Amino acid sequence: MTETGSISIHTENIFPIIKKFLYSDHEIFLRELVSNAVDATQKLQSLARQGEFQGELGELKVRVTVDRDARKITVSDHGLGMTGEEIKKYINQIAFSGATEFVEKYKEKDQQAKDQIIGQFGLGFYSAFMVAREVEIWSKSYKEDAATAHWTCDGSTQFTLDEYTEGVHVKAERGTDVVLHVAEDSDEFLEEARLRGILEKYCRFLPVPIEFEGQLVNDTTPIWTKQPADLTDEDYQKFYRELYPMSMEEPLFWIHLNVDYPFNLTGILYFPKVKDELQFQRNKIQLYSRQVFITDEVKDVVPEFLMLLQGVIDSPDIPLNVSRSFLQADANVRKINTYITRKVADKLGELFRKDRVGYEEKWNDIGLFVKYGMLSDDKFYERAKDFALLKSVDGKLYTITEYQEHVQANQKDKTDNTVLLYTTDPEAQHGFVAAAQARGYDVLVFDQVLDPHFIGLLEQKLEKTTFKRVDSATVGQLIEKEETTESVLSEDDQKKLEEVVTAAISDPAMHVKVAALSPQDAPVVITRNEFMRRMKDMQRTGGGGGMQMFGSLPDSYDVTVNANSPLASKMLADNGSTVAKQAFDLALLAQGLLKGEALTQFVKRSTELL
Ligand SMILES: Nc1ncnc2c1ncn2[C@@H]1O[C@H](COP(=O)(O)OP(=O)(O)OP(=O)(O)O)[C@@H](O)[C@H]1O
Repeated sequence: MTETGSISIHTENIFPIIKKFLYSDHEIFLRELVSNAVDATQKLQSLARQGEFQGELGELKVRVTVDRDARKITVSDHGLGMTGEEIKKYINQIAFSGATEFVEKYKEKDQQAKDQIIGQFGLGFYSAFMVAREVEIWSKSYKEDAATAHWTCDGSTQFTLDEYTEGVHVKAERGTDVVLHVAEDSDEFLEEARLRGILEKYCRFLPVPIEFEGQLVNDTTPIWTKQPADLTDEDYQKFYRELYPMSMEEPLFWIHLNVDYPFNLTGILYFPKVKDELQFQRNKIQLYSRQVFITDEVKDVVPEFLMLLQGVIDSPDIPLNVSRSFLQADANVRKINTYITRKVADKLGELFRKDRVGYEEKWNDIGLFVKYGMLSDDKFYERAKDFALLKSVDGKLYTITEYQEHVQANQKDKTDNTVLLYTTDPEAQHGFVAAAQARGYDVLVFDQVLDPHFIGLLEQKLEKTTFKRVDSATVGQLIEKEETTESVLSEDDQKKLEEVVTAAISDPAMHVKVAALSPQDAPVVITRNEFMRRMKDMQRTGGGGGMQMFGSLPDSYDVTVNANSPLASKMLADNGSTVAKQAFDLALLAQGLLKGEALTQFVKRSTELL
């Protein structure tokens, strides 16, 4: 006896709409069907645990097979099965009413609203129609004396349902076979390699064995589902290699996430060795929901600064059909985000406290995460400020507080501000670094892309503290003190000296002034004002629009002529050119600014002088 009927939905042609718009990725049909088969298997297992099912469980495998010639894909499980009544209820009503509701809502809305709607609907079973022209279900419930139910549908609103208690159509075993008759436009899904690829992507860690063409494709107990106490370092490293077989490096360390209240989340996050930005792009964090792979676009779930991490996150509280706008609005997702940030901070803090030496060795690789985190998340800043490290040119690492104490005695200016000196390039700025060190100052190295922003952040957060690049002023003026050095030159001579040097240089970008430095200091020093340099740098790297005015200014430099240098009187006596030019070129050389013809002239002049 065949029952035919109309699926109670009021929309014509939902099929084409869903096929076109629901998922841009048609391949997920297989994920949906295999997940349903896994669910059916697990439901039976729990019925057995509760004593409601007392029969033989048998081998609980999900089998996927493809028959290219017959254009069929079959997903079979040995789970709890469905009676005819249940098919009507769960497939006709639930699966299809979900689809109808989806289409109704979908029709009226603009694209943004559409994205949101897609996120809310798990159309599971219905997604089979994205690749099949017809779908059959053969099912036999675990319930005693259940008939074999056979349902067919071609994606229209018509279905047929038969039940067999005898004859060739009786299913030998409990469970469900879903048979897809693959549509003409979906030939790719008849390729064995294509299907295997899809299974490996989405089903690799499903909790029930999945067999494809006779071969097992999954690991049913990936390590994130286990207790950290039961795992060794080797287990974590092995899993890392399993996730990223192409990665050359071992991870630096990892965090095992495990929480069940107020949301459910497990996972393992690895801190990779930082090689280059491209590497991060490849080895992304993978998002799972009950061991089903969902996506590796984890934006919004993971704080942006932690996108550089690798590993897996598994949470049933993250909706399966991830859509961006939906994720952003989801309260669980926000909580997860906060939780991950906290766990990462805890882990770093623990590494720092328990093994300072090991932590310092890793700093080069983790510094980027930490600084990025401090910049982008205030709560993370509060936690990380105790284990963020500053590197001195001599290679020593200090926490912020340690460093402030370290330079306390020498580096306070006359207004009681602590001035922290830094170099962005210890090689190129060597002369300035050496001069600062000779004064008893310490110099930090800030040579990473993020560092200019990090400096800005620290200046905001730390009281009475400013940063100055070593070449932003002459060493005597880097940290302004009460004491002043007397000039040995008279005021008239100082004025004359300024004129002589200005004339010798004849470059409007160079602002010459005479100052009384120590006799041991260089005769001429070229510096770039800290504020102007920062503004121009920001403008160059595309910073705020307001910086435009600074960007359009020509580069300008301060040229300080040392009135107390023995060469000052020579410049005066010489009345100009040679000595002044030579001293100026030496200063340019120290700043790495002497190039081209000026350099040739300098070499020639130097040879003559010798
Ligand atoms: N292989 C199967 N064995 C037993 N029941 C099944 C099977 N496949 C589907 N079902 C039943 O049909 C229902 C509808 O399936 P569908 O995939 O559309 O939605 P869902 O699984 O409830 O939700 P999701 O959108 O998360 O997949 C299921 O809840 C389940 O009761």
